[in-house]
Amino acid sequence: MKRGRNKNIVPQDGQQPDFEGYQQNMAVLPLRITPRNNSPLTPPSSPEHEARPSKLRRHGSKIMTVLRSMTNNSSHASIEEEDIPIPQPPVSSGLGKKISMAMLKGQVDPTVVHRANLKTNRPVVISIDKEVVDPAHIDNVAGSSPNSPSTSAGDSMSTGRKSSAPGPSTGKTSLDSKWSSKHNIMSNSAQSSENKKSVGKHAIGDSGVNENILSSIAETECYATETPTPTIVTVEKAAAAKIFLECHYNDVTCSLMTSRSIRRRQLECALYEDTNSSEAEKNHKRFALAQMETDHLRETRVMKTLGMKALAGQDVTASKYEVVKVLGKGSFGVVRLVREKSETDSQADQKKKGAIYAMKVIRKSDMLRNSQEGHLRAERDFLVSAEGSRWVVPLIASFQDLSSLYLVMDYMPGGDFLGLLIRDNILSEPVTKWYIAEMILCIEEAHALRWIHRDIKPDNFLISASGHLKISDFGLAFDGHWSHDQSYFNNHRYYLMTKLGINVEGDTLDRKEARNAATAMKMGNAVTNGKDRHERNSSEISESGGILNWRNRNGNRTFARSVVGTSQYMAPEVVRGELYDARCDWWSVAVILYECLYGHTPFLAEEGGRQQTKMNILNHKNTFAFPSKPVVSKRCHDLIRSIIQDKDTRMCSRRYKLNDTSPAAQNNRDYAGRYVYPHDAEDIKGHKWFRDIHWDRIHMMVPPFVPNIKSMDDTHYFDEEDPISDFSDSASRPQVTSDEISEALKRFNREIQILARGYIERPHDSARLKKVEKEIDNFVMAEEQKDYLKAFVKHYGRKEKKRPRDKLLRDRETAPKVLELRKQGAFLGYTYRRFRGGRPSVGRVGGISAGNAAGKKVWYRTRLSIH
Ligand SMILES: Nc1ncnc2c1ncn2[C@@H]1O[C@H](COP(=O)(O)OP(=O)(O)OP(=O)(O)O)[C@@H](O)[C@H]1O
Repeated sequence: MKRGRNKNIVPQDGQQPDFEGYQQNMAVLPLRITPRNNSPLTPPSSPEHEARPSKLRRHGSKIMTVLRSMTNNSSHASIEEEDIPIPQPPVSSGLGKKISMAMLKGQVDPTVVHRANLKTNRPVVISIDKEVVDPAHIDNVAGSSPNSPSTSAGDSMSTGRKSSAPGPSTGKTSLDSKWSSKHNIMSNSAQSSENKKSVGKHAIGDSGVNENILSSIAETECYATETPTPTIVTVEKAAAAKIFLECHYNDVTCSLMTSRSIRRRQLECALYEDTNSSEAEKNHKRFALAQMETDHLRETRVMKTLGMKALAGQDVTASKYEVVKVLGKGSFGVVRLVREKSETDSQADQKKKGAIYAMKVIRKSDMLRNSQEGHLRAERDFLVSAEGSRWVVPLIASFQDLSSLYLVMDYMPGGDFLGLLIRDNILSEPVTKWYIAEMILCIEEAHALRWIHRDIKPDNFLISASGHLKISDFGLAFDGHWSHDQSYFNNHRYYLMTKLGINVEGDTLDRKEARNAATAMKMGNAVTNGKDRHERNSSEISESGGILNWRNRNGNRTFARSVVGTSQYMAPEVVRGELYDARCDWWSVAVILYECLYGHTPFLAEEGGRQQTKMNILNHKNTFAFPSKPVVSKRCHDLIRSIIQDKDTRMCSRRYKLNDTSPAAQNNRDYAGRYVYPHDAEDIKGHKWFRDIHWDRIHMMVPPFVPNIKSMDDTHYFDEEDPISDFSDSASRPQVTSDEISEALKRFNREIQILARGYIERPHDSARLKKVEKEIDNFVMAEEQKDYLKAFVKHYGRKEKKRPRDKLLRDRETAPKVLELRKQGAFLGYTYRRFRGGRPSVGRVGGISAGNAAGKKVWYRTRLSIH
């Protein structure tokens, strides 16, 4: 069978509960978005928090600004309309002040935010009048990261002043300690109104003088007097705010180290072992890293600010990239080759000018209709957490505008591995071994980060300029975290709807089904599945010590069960829809290994389509066989056979088997170890077939195929027979005229012309298209004419839009507004910028040699989810 690009990804099920009938099933729990005391916004009282009071307080005030930005923009009912009291910033015991003072003494030029006299009454964020809320601050807040700009009191990395970062910048978000002299404070007070506005956020100095600058405004001015009726707008905005806050706080309180801390620690390790440099040189290196960190924070802050502008409809960040070519297309949108445009004429930027990247553009509307928020967040989060990895396609930046999400990645000019297979048809055993070894390292890397890829296939391994493989496309990747589970997002919305008594009927089919008691019950159960994991249970929450602790315990008990992936490469347990784990990725590797050697996959059905392929997989004990040609070594056969097994007997980590049988493991509440183990390829890597593979050096060796690249933007490995159209082209494609259609059909007789026009009149889905193609096959005409007619239907016909998975997006009245609001609010915190300083693990920190010890540490073992 001819090998081709297979796009038959089975849509996710199982994890996409529909929410019909939800209202009837939900328990009515009190809505308290921002209670004054004991608020979810108040930092949880874990010991970790107590140790970092000033940082958490800062987040608290930022979050209030986000909430205000969401409510102030609304022309409808909103969070404020709920008459929800806005919390005071948490009162500190004074520990924050002590820490700040200690930091001040120990450092030359720290960035420390002081709170004077914390126990006394002082102006709070809520006393700032609406007018003075600066959009720039809102942006900074909305996109604020745990590594937030130099306001990190405990981090001396932020002491690098006088940033050399070129390009646009937001206003200073921190005030130098040297400004805290009386003189400066006085002159400060006379500065621009923008600075005055930020004073509410940054009470500086330890004398309390600055607080006098703030005149309190009575709280009553902030509240509406009437109680407006809550609408779906209220629900959407409040849910977006809650989701943002929970994800943000989860990152803030996440015990894993931030990548910034890891970079610093790594430098310190390198410097410790560096016996050649003097103390002054070492300090210089420290200072240089601090400087780069400052630049990085500034750059990130600018991106976040622009991101908020983009959500307001301005095409800001995406327009900085010039499209060179469309590289690939998927169900999500397109991948484009782009060139970064120069922003300024400064020398530093001139150097960067023309950098080439691959930009994945994901259309929000399609993804939202298809309830893919969880997957999209997961993909971005995985790429962020894999920062610094050798085997994962590096993410440069992620951002969004109103219509799309963007992932800017390093360009892999060698194309994808499928392209190589199409060109060569079959590979020799040694060449196959090389690539399979690299694939194993790629997957091992993902598993080490506790993710299952779930869509391992040749298309998802890209070939870098040096010829090494990197794994890509984490659109279906799974880590079981609650923030990547679609039912988490839906639960927030439907919970609020129930609370507010808002009922949405959906489309005609929904209304019909609602009259059918059995269906309503079924849908109710589907909702309960997600509800169990995500709905707040007040008593359990208080026992767990806060919503995030509770979510991390309760919500993480999500298992991989969805039937996702590309059918030919799916493991039997995935096809069956059973609970599965990371062993499914190893099955797919064995399928690719077979495919490289024999030129086709082992279970692909010539007839019967995807269903038959799946049947062959389920029945693999009878259907699996090796062709007699080409001749392949016994060792290789043995390896493939050892992996093409049911998961219990599959060759991979023994630890999974232990997990399946051990009662202790069954009751294990730590989700992370249950479905993916790091280093789970140890058995496979140890197989005799791989005995001549140097696993720890393979990345330094020359691969069998090194792409022949003539320039940075050489795309000849992506050349397709038919140029791939950019989806934005088709979106803006003008209506086809009747004359054009007549011209296209003029070679046929009148009867066929009428039939062909009929075929393109109604939008088609894949089933209808197949039916039409069958009809055409029965026409009495030359094969070539039949092919032409089929191509005509595909080209001029319209694709039918899928029925949205969420009832709110099916209901004619709510759908437009809900879609608009989700485009604005569903992906808050998507922005990310990779640290430009380079990769410390290769012994250099931003161009500064960090000694020879740096390579020893793995510095990307951190989980940074959307923030
Ligand atoms: N960083 C990159 N460099 C070069 N090409 C890329 C890069 N990322 C993606 N591509 C190209 O774009 C194609 C589609 O990208 P991607 O795999 O991310 O989409 P997809 O989600 O797999 O689509 P689908 O799942 O529907 O196949 C890839 O097969 C590859 O050819």
